[in-house]
Amino acid sequence: MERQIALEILLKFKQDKSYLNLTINAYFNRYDLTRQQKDFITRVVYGTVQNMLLLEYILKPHLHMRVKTYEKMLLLMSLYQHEMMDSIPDYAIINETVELAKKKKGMKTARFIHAILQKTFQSSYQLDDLPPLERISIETSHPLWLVKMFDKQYGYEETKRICHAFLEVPHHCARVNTLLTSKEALLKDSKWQEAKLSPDGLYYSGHHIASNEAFIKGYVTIQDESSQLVARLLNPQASDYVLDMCCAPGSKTTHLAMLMNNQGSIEAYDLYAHKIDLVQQQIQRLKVKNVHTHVGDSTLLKDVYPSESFDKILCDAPCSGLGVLARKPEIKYHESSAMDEMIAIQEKLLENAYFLLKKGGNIVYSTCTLNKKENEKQIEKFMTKYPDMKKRKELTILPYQYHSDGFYMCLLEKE
Ligand SMILES: C[S@@+](CC[C@H](N)C(=O)[O-])C[C@H]1O[C@@H](n2cnc3c(N)ncnc32)[C@H](O)[C@@H]1O
Repeated sequence: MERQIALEILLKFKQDKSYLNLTINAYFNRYDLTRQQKDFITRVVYGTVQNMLLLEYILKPHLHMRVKTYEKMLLLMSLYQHEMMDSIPDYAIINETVELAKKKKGMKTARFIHAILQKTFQSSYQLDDLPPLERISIETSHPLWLVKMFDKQYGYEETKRICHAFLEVPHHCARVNTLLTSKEALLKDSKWQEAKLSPDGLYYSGHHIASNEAFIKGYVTIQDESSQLVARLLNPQASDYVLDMCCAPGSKTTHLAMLMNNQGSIEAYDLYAHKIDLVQQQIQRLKVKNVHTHVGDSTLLKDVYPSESFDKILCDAPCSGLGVLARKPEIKYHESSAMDEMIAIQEKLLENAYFLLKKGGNIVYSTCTLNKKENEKQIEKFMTKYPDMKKRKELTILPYQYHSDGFYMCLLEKE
């Protein structure tokens, strides 16, 4: 049952380029599964996607013909279990996989799958002869264009560290909601430990933060540590009028509200109504009271508010997401061409932010990507266009530094 579901999710990922967490949740809601089955499915799906290029590389010498997506994904998924899940004996992987193939595709396919798996499991592979960047690409399963881009922007050693870090499991991290409790109170439960990077962060050593009582009561919210630095960088005050241009699902909006102690006022925008619903859910759970949410396009806000309306503006822009590949490995297989579209949107958002910011006010521009064209270069362009915008602080967090998401953030001030 669990292998069948894992395979269906992988096929959906391959066909629709869908987000893994959404597809997994949809399947978990549809079937009555035990915790153990859910964990197995999650591990196999994420592991297979995370390591897909390496698995394809291992499989390639044993596949002498083109195979359909069904067979390919079934082979890759089984190979993942063989390579990276020591607790499952090979005979169990082969038996279960062959049964699955027999049920769905018949004896011929089952025999084919059996033969390929046996050959592959018995042979070894090596990466030593690959040129350096290709080696990183295969070893860490990042497309070569991406490895080349990181190499150009960060250099070889840093690229190696970044790509390897994306294979590791990041901290389960939450942010305390000081509107309802304190970090000290939460730390009395040994499942919570103080985070290293964010002053509001807590690591969780239990299984699922969302099923912990502290989450249900609104005492914490799930938020990566790097992302928790963004609202603090903007440093909103209780008397401020704040604009949050891209707010869903609301992690930073609710953090801003918390830092303002539910005072002042925040106008929070997102392009999509269904995403604003998520922000509303967070607002209610965390008992936030100073946020007005709006469905709207923040590249057009110049026409909504008079110039110089806001004291502080957060522009947590849509981006290529190339800092969060440990949590969302599917992103690394997206087309690189989508990045250019993002860059144009980011530019428009910043222009609107400039227009709406009071003199002496601050903008924080942030992204969860490590692509410098969306980060440092974007800000350089912005400052060239608007020379009264001064950079006060700029920070890039790389994923290997704190086992957190890769993030960029920049604090700017209008003179
Ligand atoms: C990086 S996410 C924001 C994350 C959010 N700040 C948080 O901390 O939870 C970027 C968001 O921008 C939204 N977005 C994209 N284009 C937009 C636009 N033109 N105007 C407003 N929101 C937009 C997306 O729907 C997405 O929810």
